Amino acid sequence: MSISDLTLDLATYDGEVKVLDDISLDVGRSETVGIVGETGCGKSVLAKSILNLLPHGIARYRRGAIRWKGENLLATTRRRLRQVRGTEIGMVFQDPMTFFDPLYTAGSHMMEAIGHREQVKGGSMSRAQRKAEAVDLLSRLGLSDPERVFDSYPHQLSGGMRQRVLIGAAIVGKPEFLIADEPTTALDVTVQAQILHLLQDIVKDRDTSIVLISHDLGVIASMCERIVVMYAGTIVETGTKRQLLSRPAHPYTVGLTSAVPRLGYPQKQVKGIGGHIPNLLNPPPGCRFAPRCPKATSLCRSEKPALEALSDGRRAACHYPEPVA
Ligand SMILES: Nc1ncnc2c1ncn2[C@@H]1O[C@H](COP(=O)(O)OP(=O)(O)OP(=O)(O)O)[C@@H](O)[C@H]1O
Repeated sequence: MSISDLTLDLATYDGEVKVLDDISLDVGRSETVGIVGETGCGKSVLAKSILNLLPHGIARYRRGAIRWKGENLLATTRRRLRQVRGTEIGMVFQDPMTFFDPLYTAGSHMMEAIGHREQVKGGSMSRAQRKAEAVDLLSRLGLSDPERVFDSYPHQLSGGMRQRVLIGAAIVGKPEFLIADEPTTALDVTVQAQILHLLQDIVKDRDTSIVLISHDLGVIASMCERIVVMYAGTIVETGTKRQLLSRPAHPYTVGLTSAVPRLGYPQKQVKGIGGHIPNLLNPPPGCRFAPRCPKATSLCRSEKPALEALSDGRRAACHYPEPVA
């Protein structure tokens, strides 16, 4: 998957929100890439834009391409997109309750996903075979009574169970690429760890590529070798986990890493980042982080920094990056 120069606005009553600005990102086969950034920075919009899931009336793609198997998903037909969704690229959403239809059982959702796969890939399983596959997958996802879960309505399941079913519905089509948007945000930490292990197993077993999206740097660091840091609709830094966590170059990444509490360190050493994300109706003309940046100069306020390679190979969009060598 290769995203290049993706620039996207969303039309609102107040005007056009400039949500994504020049996003470029490559994800290799079997790679797990993490996207991190504080709330409102455009992570979910980016995830939805890949499968063209943003409301049609409001999404304005200004520039860029999303290349998948040599094809630009932004320029392809609706029919092809329907084929791709679920069977080539799957998506695990942030909140299972918005994905599930409360009138249908967990099993119906799984059966529908299998039916879609069979339709696209030309299979012909009987209902009994589909059910057996769904129940087997629920069991492999760690659900101890898969038959009962299969027959349960979403409200009859716990948050962790719903999230497992959601992952099941996303992978039953055997996608080669999975987008997981905050898959563990609503869960307590023990269930969170189980779900993350589950995702790790899927990558190992099936050679799946994953884009994992989270505002939680800890979650991203535990799962991903390569990290992309987003701020206000732009990529501000990207590199390996080691590079970004041990020596962040962009002042925003510096703030983000020092905002994570660590065991054994006094609470007062945890620093936040002052201020908040700018209003994307009228983003700052230069660097979007400049209004909050301790190092900002007039250059930063007037000229947008390009995402450029630093001496160790990582890339940062900053006129004054921290030394990394
Ligand atoms: N349907 C919509 N209409 C108008 N603006 C929207 C819409 N969806 C998102 N936005 C705006 O786009 C920006 C990015 O939102 P997005 O949901 O992608 O952020 P996020 O980084 O995923 O945040 P979170 O971690 O809270 O999910 C925000 O300013 C948000 O208000």
